[in-house]
Amino acid sequence: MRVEDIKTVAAIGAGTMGHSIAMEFAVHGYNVHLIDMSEDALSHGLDMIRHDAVELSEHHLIAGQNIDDILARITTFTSISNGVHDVQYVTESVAEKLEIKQSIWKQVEENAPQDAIFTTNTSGLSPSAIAEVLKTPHRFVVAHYWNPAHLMPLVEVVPSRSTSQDTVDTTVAFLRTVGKKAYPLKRECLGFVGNRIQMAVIREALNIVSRDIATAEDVDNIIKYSLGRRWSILGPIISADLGGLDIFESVSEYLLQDADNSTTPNQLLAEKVRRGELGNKTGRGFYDWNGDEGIQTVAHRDEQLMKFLERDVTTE
Ligand SMILES: NC(=O)C1=CN([C@@H]2O[C@H](COP(=O)(O)OP(=O)(O)OC[C@H]3O[C@@H](n4cnc5c(N)ncnc54)[C@H](O)[C@@H]3O)[C@@H](O)[C@H]2O)C=CC1
Ligand SMILES: O=C(O)[C@@H](O)C(=O)[C@H](O)[C@@H](O)CO
Repeated sequence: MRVEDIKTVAAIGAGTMGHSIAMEFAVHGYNVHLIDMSEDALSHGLDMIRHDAVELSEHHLIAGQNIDDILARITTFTSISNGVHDVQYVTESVAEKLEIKQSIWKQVEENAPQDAIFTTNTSGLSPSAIAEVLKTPHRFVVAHYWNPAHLMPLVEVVPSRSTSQDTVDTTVAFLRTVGKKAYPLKRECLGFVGNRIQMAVIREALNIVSRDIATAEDVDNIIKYSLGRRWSILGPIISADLGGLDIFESVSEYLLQDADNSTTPNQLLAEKVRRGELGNKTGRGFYDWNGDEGIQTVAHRDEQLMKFLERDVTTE
């Protein structure tokens, strides 16, 4: 499949990630088949797409585009077979469960064109494990976005043991045509790059809170005004080069012995999940999300992320 031959994209899953990914392709002029299990889920997905498209338009990030024209490029389906039969590229964002993804990809392969590219937005499952059910695994690859997908530029493209180089190259090139910062990994690993690092950071952050060294809010603000600020400009390894590798080695020699090296979820996290305190979506996690605090926090985050996108456009 060549990038120039891609005209219609299927987006399976119209939820948090899927609606956002579908919108991006529609904003860039592609026909999109949005697929989910029910009309209610699709209707909710379209509502989120319209909300996000208006937000992008108000920030001049989709200059000159009519919102209704964007929505008109999206056709909804509750049937995978109908939704994928005439597309050239499939993106999947359903539950992070191996068996569910395998079941869906079997249906996709039975109904999609022989040369369509298959991509999953899994957060960290093995693409080889998902593709075990496929007869044509050479065309299956991870394209892992970051939440919110339409405001976070990065997509990790991760091959399985069977993915062809042509599939990787076309996927990276295609994603870059719609403005994503798409980077291929050399080979698969659980969690890819971003989530391996994110989970290591979360493990240590919760270790610090568990040991009553600092509160969750102070940990968040300390990172926000230090590593978070610097890493939005230069990544961790280049920052080590600038800080001096001798210093990083000296600190590693004593600190790694004290850092958290647990291989199971932090107990604070596990206890909260057990109590149903899942964060903003249940009103309580490490923070209390009363009233419209969650909406205000997400709106502030998205406002700042759009400012980054505006800057990306002007500085590239
Ligand atoms: N939420 C996040 O921050 C991120 C999630 N991801 C990954 O993206 C995937 C989706 O995550 P979310 O969008 O957060 O989940 P979600 O729960 O918001 O959306 C999942 C959607 O898939 C639909 N779905 C489930 N089974 C289906 C089926 N058989 N056919 C059609 N539609 C089906 C559901 O109805 C729902 O609308 C997961 O693999 C997740 O790990 C990746 C990056 C970030
Ligand atoms: O954090 C993100 O945006 C993504 O990279 C994800 O895959 C999921 O949120 C994951 O980190 C949740 O564990």
